[in-house]
Amino acid sequence: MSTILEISHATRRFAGLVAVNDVSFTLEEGEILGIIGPNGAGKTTLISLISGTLMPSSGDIVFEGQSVAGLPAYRRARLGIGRTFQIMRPFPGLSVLDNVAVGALFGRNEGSLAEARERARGHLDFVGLGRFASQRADELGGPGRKRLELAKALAMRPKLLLCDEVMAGLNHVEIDEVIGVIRKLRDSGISILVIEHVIKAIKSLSDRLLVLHHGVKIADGAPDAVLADRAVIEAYLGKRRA
Ligand SMILES: Nc1ncnc2c1ncn2[C@@H]1O[C@H](COP(=O)(O)OP(=O)(O)OP(=O)(O)O)[C@@H](O)[C@H]1O
Repeated sequence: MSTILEISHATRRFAGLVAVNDVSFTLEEGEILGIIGPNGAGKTTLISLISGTLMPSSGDIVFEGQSVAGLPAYRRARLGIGRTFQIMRPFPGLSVLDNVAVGALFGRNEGSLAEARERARGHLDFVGLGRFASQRADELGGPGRKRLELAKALAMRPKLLLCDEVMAGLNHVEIDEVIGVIRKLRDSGISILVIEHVIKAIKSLSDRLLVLHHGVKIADGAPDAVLADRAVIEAYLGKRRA
């Protein structure tokens, strides 16, 4: 296995607040890394630093051996960094298929709209949305929108996929289905970083877990060991329950 992503001393400040504080870790090719932490721990900020929607105040982000810390998001997408968004905003009025086709025109793709649509159809089938292709995207329910977010990210043909709470608000059956989709993605060769609040789901999905608390990395290792760590229990569940 080789390292696809290396974060070195990444820090992001917002005025007086340090949302991500001197965080370092690596992600190996083909690995699923789960990131957990209480609300406001800095998880989404960290993903934004990697995808390029936010720039680090200091520190470096190296993707496939190249520093990307100073590149805008679209350049990182072209290199193969794809992400989903916690708040889903499908293009209103566009069909489910065309929402994904738009993604297929960006990222590491070339070609016509017709080709983009054809690829989009494949991605919709992959996430189980094939039969909704011609429906308006803003008419999809919550679980459908989560799958659409995944299909849109996939359409950019990422080598690294950053998933921001793609299981939030789903029931057990829907969570198992999304876990199945993410595992299939990994099996297709994509390295994956997942932020999730549903501990049971992220534990079974992740090869490794990293815990953030007040912007600081407090644990990084095998899921069972990390979840049994006293500092993690105190941070994540609150001292009273530790
Ligand atoms: N654009 C911004 N401007 C100012 N403060 C911000 C901004 N974005 C995030 N923050 C702050 O940075 C901290 C980390 O936020 P972030 O959204 O990364 O946490 P999170 O772990 O993803 O939380 P949640 O689990 O609630 O989504 C929070 O205190 C948040 O209020």
